[in-house]
Amino acid sequence: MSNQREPVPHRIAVLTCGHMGQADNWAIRHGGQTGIRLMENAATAVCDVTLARFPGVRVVHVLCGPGNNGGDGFAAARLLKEVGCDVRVWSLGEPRPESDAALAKAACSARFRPVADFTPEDGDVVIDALFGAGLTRRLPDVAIKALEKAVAARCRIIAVDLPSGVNGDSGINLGGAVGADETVTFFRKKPGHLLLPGRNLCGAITIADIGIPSRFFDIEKPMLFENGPDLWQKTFPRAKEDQHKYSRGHVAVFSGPRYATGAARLSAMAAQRAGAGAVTILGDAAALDIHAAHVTSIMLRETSHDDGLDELLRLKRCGACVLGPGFGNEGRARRLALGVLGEPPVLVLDADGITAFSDAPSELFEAARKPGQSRLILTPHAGEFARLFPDLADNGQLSKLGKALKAAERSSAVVVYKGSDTVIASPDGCAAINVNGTPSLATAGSGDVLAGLVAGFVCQGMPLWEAACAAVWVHGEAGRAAGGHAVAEDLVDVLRPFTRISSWRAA
Ligand SMILES: NC(=O)C1=CN([C@@H]2O[C@H](COP(=O)(O)OP(=O)(O)OC[C@H]3O[C@@H](n4cnc5c(N)ncnc54)[C@H](O)[C@@H]3O)[C@@H](O)[C@H]2O)[C@@H](O)CC1
Ligand SMILES: [K+]
Repeated sequence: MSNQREPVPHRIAVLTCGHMGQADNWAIRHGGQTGIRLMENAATAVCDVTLARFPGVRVVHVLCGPGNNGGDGFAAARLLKEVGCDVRVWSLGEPRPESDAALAKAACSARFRPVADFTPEDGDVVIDALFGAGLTRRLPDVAIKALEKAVAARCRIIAVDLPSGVNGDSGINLGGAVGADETVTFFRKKPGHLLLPGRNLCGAITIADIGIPSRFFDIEKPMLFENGPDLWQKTFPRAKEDQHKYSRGHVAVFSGPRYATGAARLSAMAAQRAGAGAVTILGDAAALDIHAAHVTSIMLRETSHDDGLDELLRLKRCGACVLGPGFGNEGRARRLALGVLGEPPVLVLDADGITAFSDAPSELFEAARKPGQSRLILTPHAGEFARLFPDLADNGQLSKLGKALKAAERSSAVVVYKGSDTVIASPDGCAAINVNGTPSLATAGSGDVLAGLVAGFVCQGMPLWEAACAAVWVHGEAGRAAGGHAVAEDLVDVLRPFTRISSWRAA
């Protein structure tokens, strides 16, 4: 995490598999741990979850791979045997001699049978300890067949660290992963627990303390987080006694033309609900006539004589503006965006505003590249992301997280890479993965609401990345509250409780 940021509780940190390896090594070198002790602790957690989830379980199958994930499995098998379970261990390959996994295997008195012979019975409990953080390619066929047998027999599956086959850094199914009922992971979540499809394959996730001291984070500052109020509540806007409407913050939204005004209105209403004290829609006379028939407390300002930059700059204390929802005219969007980036208001560029730079994204990135804090927030969905960052979108080696981080670095913008697993990345290398999104957010106008929320939080003084993270989370909560078949107007209607700290603390 960068030094300028408010400290974040490290319990919501997410570790890449590489960082997790560093944490293991650090705990062994400096934290008074041994590898085998960490493994025993991991196995104890797996055993505890198994017994808690399936009290009275008799037959437990443990599928053990050749690495340390398998080592956790051997150690868990021993512990489950000690408490009287009928444990059947099916192994794939031999652990490296003298490794922790080899020690764990040696200490386990169960009979080891080849995983190819695995024969579960209906409803048995299976511990999947085939592969964890070390998997980088498709599962071996024999492992895939074993997991398929477990599914066919309707076994209850507990995955150790990750469902085997899921890449811990990207959440991608490398081939052969099946859904677990429970996943027990260690120390902190990995990106693969949060990114799709990994998240959906994990089932319920338990994070077990395996004895890695949390002072590890004094040395390795966390840069990656699961999104939620803990990440940004210190900078979340709070009502103050002496506020007036402009000191609370003023948002401007650029309107589309006469027959495309709704998107700007959704953004404007969301900015109000985020707590902006004043919101102005800027548009031509024909568009404003339509807005005037719909809005009451939102102000309207005509932009007849130029692109609208002059009118924007004349607005009192405008801290953020939204450009793109329903906007249309690409040439004007480009001119306006480049103009705004030379001025104080933060620019939230969405939808048509992003598409306007498809042919020359570097023009936008150059304009955004300034010393100090970023002044640009981009909110692309996958299609728009591919228009601005085609090479990143096509790069099969990069996870969604990796793509968002590289995009943020390149564009000097906070990038909100939307989807069911929205990633919010900052140019300084911090990123958050959001998990409270729901299918009900996949509706026309939902993105306009999100852009308005982002601007609404920014105009009240939240730092840009934190504002974007807060907006994505609030948007997700609203989606849940609005329920199935919600339309974007419903999202605006249910926003209010989630934009006040007192309400979401109680929730
Ligand atoms: N001291 C530690 O490092 C700890 C590790 N832990 C466990 O260790 C796991 C990571 O262990 P490893 O790094 O050994 O990784 P894995 O156990 O996931 O597997 C890696 C092994 O499998 C091989 N392999 C990878 N992909 C393969 C494929 N497709 N086909 C055949 N072989 C393949 C690798 O060459 C390596 O030998 C974690 O997921 C966690 O379960 C825990 O015990 C906590 C402590
Ligand atoms: K596993």
